[in-house]
Amino acid sequence: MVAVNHLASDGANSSYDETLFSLIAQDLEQKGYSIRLGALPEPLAQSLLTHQLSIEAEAFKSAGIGRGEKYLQNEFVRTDEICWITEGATPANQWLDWTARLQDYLNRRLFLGLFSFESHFAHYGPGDYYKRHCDAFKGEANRVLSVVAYFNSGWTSADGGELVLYMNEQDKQGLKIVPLLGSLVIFLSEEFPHEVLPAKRDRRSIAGWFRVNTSVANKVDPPV
Ligand SMILES: O=C(O)CCC(=O)C(=O)O
Ligand SMILES: [Fe+2]
Repeated sequence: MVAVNHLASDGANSSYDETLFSLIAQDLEQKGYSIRLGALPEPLAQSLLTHQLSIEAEAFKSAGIGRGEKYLQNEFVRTDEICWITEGATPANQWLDWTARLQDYLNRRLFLGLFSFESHFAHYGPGDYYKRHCDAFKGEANRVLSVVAYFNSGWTSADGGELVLYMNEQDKQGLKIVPLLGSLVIFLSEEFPHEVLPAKRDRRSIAGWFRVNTSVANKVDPPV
C-alpha cells in the first residue's frame, strides 16, 4: 500500500516535471531564456523558504564576486547575503534532486553537456541590489545555464527587487520579472546581462548555475 502511494505520487510529480521541463527546453531553444511563473512545485518552494529562513541567522554571509581565492567583496556590485547549498537537509536534497532531473532532461533534449550544478540561497534586505552583470564571460565560461527561483509571497512591482533580464549587451530596457513565490527564470549564462533592482522589503531566492566540465589532463574541475 505504502509502495503504491509512493509510486503514485512520484508518478504525478514526474509527469508535472516532464511537462515543465519540456516547456523550459522549448523556451531555451527558441529564445535562450525561460520565464515560468509559479512553476516550482509549491511544496518544494514552501519547504525551501522555511529552510532558508531557519538558517539565515547563522549561515548567511555577505555575497562576493567569484569563489575561493578569487572571492572579492564589492558593495558597488552587490549587497545581498548568500549561503551555498550542499546536500544534507531534506529541502536542500529535494532541490538538488529536482535540478539534477532538470539537468538530465536538458542534456537529453538539447545536448547541452551540463556536468555539474552549484547554487546558493540569497537574501536581499530592504535597499539591497545586484548591479548589471553577466554570470559568465564569453569564451572562458564554464557556467552555461543560470537558474533563479523565488520565494516571496504577495510580491508586486511596488516592492521593487525585480530581476531585469537584458536581451544583449546593447539592451537598456530589458524584461522585468517580479520575484514572486514559485517563479523560475532560466537563461544562457553568457548571453543575458541582468540585474536585481533595489528591493523594498526582504527578498528571498536561490540562484544556481549548471556548468560544463572543463577538466583538463591532470587538473580536475571541482563540481563547486
Ligand atoms: O536574484 C535574482 O533575480 C538574480 C541573482 C543573480 O543575478 C545572481 O545571483 O547572479
Ligand atoms: Fe546573475
